[in-house]
Amino acid sequence: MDESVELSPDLVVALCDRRFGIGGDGVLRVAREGARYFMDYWNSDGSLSEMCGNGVRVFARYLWETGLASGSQIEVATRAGVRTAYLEWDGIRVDMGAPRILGISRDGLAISMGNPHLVYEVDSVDKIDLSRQPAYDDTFFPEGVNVSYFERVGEGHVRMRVYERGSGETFSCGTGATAVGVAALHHLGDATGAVTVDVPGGRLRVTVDEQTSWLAGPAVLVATGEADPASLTGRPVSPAEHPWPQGRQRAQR
Ligand SMILES: N[C@@H](CCC[C@H](N)C(=O)O)C(=O)O
Repeated sequence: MDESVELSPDLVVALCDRRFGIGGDGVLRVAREGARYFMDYWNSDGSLSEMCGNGVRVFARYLWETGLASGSQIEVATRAGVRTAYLEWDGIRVDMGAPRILGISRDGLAISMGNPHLVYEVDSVDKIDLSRQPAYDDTFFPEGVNVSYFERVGEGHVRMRVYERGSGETFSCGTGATAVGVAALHHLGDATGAVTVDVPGGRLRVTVDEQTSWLAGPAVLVATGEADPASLTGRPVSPAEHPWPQGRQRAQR
């Protein structure tokens, strides 16, 4: 918060590296914006995003658990505007703002949750190859897009997988889950309603009403610690470019 560490794309990539860094789908820096806290969100490839739905919830959890905030609701500033998070007995719920349905692009439903999403309904999400960025129309999405696939598993209940812009396939995307909830309702001709969204990492609850959309689910801090930016960014880029020094071998069992 005192800006003593400047985040850069390289530092974000290094922090998110699952082998040489801490590992993560993104980095959230706590900054100030007037009387509010600002969520400075970076994807794991070092790009910025306007919004992160799970990010806002875990950001709020962090502020509450570290004593930076108190009470049962908190306003978080993001690049997409202010989002309010509510502390509930079973997790954290956030007012995600009104979704904007942008139209159809390449047979998918394009939705803005502050950040761009493209949503497809499919028979089985297990059959989708998410090892690389799914094709999209870059004139429709000049800033890139998060692409989600969902299948219906019951009334008001879907399963989804997502390929996130700047991170690849992740186990959960809160803005993606909200976009999926909106699309699942929209395809049935409904503008409002509630949808349980199962992601590979767990379960989220999406509600859409006349004014806004809501995302609820668990948000858990799993570790605290310190990282050294200099050693992180000084790491070898790849073993091919930086072979083990002469005489230093991997330990043999
Ligand atoms: N990859 C997204 C930003 C992160 C979204 C996030 N995982 C979420 O929970 O919403 C983007 O570039 O828009």
